[in-house]
Amino acid sequence: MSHNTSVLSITLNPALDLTGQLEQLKIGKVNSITEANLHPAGKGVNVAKVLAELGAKVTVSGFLGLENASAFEHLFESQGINDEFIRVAGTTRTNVKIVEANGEVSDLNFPGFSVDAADIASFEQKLLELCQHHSYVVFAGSLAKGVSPEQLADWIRLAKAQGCTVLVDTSGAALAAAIKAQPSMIKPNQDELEELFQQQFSSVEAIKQACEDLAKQDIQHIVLSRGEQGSLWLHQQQWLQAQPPKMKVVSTVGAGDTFVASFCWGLLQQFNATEQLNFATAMSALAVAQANVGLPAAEELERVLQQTTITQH
Ligand SMILES: Nc1ncnc2c1ncn2[C@@H]1O[C@H](COP(=O)(O)OP(=O)(O)O)[C@@H](O)[C@H]1O
Ligand SMILES: O=P(O)(O)OC[C@H]1O[C@](O)(COP(=O)(O)O)[C@@H](O)[C@@H]1O
Repeated sequence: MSHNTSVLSITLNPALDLTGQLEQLKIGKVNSITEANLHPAGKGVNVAKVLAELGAKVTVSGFLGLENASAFEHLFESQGINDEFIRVAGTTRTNVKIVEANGEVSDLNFPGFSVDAADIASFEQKLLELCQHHSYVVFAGSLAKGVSPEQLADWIRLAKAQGCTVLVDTSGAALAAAIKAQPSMIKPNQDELEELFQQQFSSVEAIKQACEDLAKQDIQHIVLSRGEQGSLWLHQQQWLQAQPPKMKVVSTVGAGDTFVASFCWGLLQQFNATEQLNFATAMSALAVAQANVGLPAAEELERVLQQTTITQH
């Protein structure tokens, strides 16, 4: 089969997100949750869901625990997502998200299952096959225990060697290794950038300088996401800045994933740079106004697209 514009979204360490809402979290006390929700997630799964709802042809892969795969399988079936996850022994982790009435989120992200050499070999074989049928590959989220950062870098190189455009959203040692493999796009937030450079950035100028240093390593798109302050995007030595409107925050979980999915959609649709950043910003801003990731109503999207400002920086 020849290359097409379908997307392969890889989650090496997916999660069920257990989201609980309460008025205010009291650390070290008994906290009563008023509303709870459990749903299949993890960065690449969220990216896949948003892309599928936008209308992209999406395949998911990575590792999935055999013992609790059904919620994921149900999601993929209902969204028309092609499920190519490698099943591994054990359960997929559950991550806990505590959302307070003011929109503040506390994330408890757990380590997840371990994968062995046979799981890794099966995934690598699968990746090689899938890259031959997909133009875009997204690697998103943390690594399962047993997968080294260098392994991730090798898989990025493998996907690139098959002619795929590779987008990466990860952090820590995995991000540092991924950069060496020169993906097309990375999307650190400020904390992740500071961890990468092992230094604090006290000004936007310092952040931009760090991103410009990264761009010299031949990474086409560097997006620095900044929560409610939007983002800065470095592409072809030009900086664009996005500022979303003020949103009523329900939960910020999944905003980054929605940004990555929408940015990828912009590449697929060959939007111009301003359109692309506007779209990714409006979609991710709307993601914070809802509990889960997913497509907003068309009129809401139109309104936020118009309220988002894109400027040269
Ligand atoms: N409070 C918010 N209001 C409006 N948009 C937001 C808000 N939080 C996040 N976003 C949007 O989502 C994008 C990703 O959010 P961010 O928090 O930077 O990502 P991550 O969760 O990966 O750290 C931002 O660049 C912005 O477009
Ligand atoms: O793989 P990691 O880095 O542990 O992150 C997993 C968590 O990230 C999420 O995908 C949310 O990510 P964002 O808020 O950055 O979009 C959750 O669904 C999941 O629990």
